[in-house]
Parts: sequence; structure tokens; C-alpha cells
Amino acid sequence: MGTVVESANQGAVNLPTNKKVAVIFVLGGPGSGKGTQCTNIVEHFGYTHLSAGDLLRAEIKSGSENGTMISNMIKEGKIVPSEVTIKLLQRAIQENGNDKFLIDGFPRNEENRAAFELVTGIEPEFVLFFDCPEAEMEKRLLGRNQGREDDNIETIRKRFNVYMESSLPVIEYYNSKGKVRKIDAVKPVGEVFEAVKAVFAPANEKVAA
Ligand SMILES: Nc1ncnc2c1ncn2[C@@H]1O[C@H](COP(=O)(O)OP(=O)(O)O)[C@@H](O)[C@H]1O
Ligand SMILES: Nc1ccn([C@@H]2O[C@H](COP(=O)(O)OP(=O)(O)O)[C@@H](O)[C@H]2O)c(=O)n1
Ligand SMILES: [Mg+2]
Repeated sequence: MGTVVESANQGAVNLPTNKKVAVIFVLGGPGSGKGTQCTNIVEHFGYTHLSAGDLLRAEIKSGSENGTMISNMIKEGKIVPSEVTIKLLQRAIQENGNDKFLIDGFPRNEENRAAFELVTGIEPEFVLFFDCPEAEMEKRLLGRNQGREDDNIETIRKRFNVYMESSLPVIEYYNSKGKVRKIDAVKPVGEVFEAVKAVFAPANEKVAA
């Protein structure tokens, strides 16, 4: 594994002192296959998968006071204020015994990125970026069938706009720091995972393929 980063413990919801965690951000457009590949990575390389979208959807279901706001933002394809999402991520990291995490779908804009760094002091080991053409992502989202309120063509278009305007710049930021591992995500699931394995295997040799 690469450098392990220690939490700076500056935020309102702190990670336990000295809890060392390695974080990989998993980014890419809506429908690029982030969740699908995270499931494979968990199985093969022992990471814990934290999907920002899943945590937000669970927060709605839990009847939280923020539920209505989160639900409205997801229906509009907008990005929820980072303090809400970061608290959910911090809690999930804190409650988990593992020390290595895939953070899927976060940071999605500059505000997410800067606030997470400030509050947790965590820098990602690297960013796994699933690069996929919009037409393929659209086809996948329309066929996803998970009953999601945002997988309709109107919201999908809004999510693509947010991705282009707000999320791609975050990927560019990490690219300029040499941290992006880009994967061609248009291929079938198994082929994409072969490319993912090539990124993870050198640092995780303890786990058999
Ligand atoms: N490489 C792939 N080829 C075809 N379909 C895929 C591929 N990867 C994922 N899918 C399907 O596309 C949809 C979106 O995948 P998902 O992993 O949920 O993407 P994301 O989390 O990036 O939105 C799902 O229905 C999934 O089964
Ligand atoms: N960092 C994040 C991640 C998701 N979200 C919200 O959750 C929605 C769904 O995110 P997701 O990651 O589950 O979506 P996919 O990229 O997996 O299709 C986004 O469109 C946003 O409305 C957010 O506000 N902030
Ligand atoms: Mg997803």
C-alpha cells in the first residue's frame, strides 16, 4: 500500500486520534460503473466500499431532518452541501474496523474536495477514474432498474451537466497532481476489472486474484 495518511482531527465529527486510513476516491460520470467495480475491488482487495450516494439515500430513509433536502437535491441531480455528506462519510469510516476505504462518488465538486481535506486531513492515495462516453452512461442508467428517482432521462441530463461542470474539474485537479489512474470504462465489466486489477495488484499482493 502507498503512504498511509493520518487524520488531522480538525473537524466537528473527528476520526479517532491516530486512526490511520488509506482512501481511494472512485470517480467517473453517472453510470460509468463505479459501484459495480467497487464491489469487485472489495472482494479481491479487502477494501471497504463507501458510496456517497448510498449513504445519502440511507439518510433519507432513516427519516433524518435533512432527508427532504437531500431527496430534493438528488431528484434535481444537484450536489448536497459537503458538510452533510462528509459527516456521513466520517461516521462510516469511524464505525468501521477496516483501515482502507473506497470512497465512491465523492468528491463531486470543488467544495466537496476542499472541505473533506480540511475537515479530515485525508489525502487520497490515488483517484480511480472511470472514463466512459455519455451515450453509454445514458444507456446504462436507463437500464439500471434499481428504482432510483434520479434514473430518468430528465434528471440524467442534469446529472451529466453537473458532472461536466463541477466533477470533471476535480478529476483535472488530481490529474495535475499525478494522482489519477484512468480506466477505459466502456468495455464489458470483466474487461474493465482486469484494468482495475492492474492498478491495485502491485500494492496489494497479499490477496490472491
Ligand atoms: N462495464 C459495464 N458494461 C455494461 N454495463 C455495466 C458496466 N458496468 C456497470 N454496468 C451496469 O450499468 C449500470 C450502472 O452501473 P453502476 O455501477 O451503478 O455505475 P455508477 O455507480 O458509476 O453510476 C448498472 O446497471 C450496471 O449493472
Ligand atoms: N458527493 C455526492 C455524491 C452524490 N450526491 C447526490 O447523489 C446523487 C446520486 O449519486 P450516486 O453516486 O449514487 O450516483 P451514480 O454516479 O452512482 O449514478 C447525485 O446525483 C447527487 O444528487 C451528492 O450530492 N454528493
Ligand atoms: Mg453508483
